[in-house]
Amino acid sequence: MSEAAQTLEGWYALHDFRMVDWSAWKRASEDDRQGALDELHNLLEDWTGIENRQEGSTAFYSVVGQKADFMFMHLRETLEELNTLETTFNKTRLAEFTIPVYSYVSIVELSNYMGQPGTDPLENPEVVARLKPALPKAKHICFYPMNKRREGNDNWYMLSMDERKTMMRSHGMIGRSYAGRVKQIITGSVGFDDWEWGVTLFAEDALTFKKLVYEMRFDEVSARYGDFGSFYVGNLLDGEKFAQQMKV
Ligand code: VOV
Repeated sequence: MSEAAQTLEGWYALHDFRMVDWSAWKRASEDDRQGALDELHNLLEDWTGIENRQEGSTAFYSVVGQKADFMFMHLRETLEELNTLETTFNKTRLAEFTIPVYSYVSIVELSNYMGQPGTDPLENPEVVARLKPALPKAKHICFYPMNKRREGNDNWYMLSMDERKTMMRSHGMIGRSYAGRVKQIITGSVGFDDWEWGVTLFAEDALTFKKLVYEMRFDEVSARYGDFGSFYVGNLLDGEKFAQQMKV
């Protein structure tokens, strides 16, 4: 049996994708629409409070294309908190005008492929900060789920620790060449959702997503062992931008 990588886990993650029921929204009265937006404003303020107290973090983005209209990415200490969060949103008036189209449940994860042997990663404040990150307010987000392949000769889980480490080092080097341009949050979802990882990228220039993901396709760990789900890409929202987007 190959040696399993050791993983460190941080906050639980819920990616929640919603579509707007535009006909219902347009049929609603101006008062109802304003009430729904005000209620969302209050929720956004609550979530900012949680972020300021470092008890979690929330990202709010539009989604371009027909897969969804907007998304939240929530990070919280427990799965219970995520559950409460999603039901709180579902009880709002705005939720009555939305259709849930996709969700993803995972947990912020770091693996020990790059770790220094003999050191306790949890003593390293940088590691701790990466496990419980304040999500960036970058202009753009890109989310997709992925697996490591388990097929015939291309079975990631049958490789030795050394082989995997070598490949992950190469992966890390490519990633690092994008330092300052892309922030990646890798969330593990084995046992939680339909894929093994969620990949969430943040960048000021959306084109950087294409460049990075394309370059990684040529790197062995992605070229040979990466299987990918649907991609979601979008733009930063806040209460005002959302109100603008919802104006009819
Ligand atoms: C900014 C880009 C960037 C950087 C710097 C980066 C670095 C690193 C390091 C150093 C490590 C290993 C240690 C750890 O930190 O866990 C990882 C780990 C991982 N990555 Fe990564 N990755 C990036 C970016 C990045 C992208 C774009 C993708 C998607 C792949 C693609 O082809 O579309 C990805 C995937 C992953 C995954 C699924 C894992 C876990 C694999 C496992 O088997 O456990 N990743 N990643």
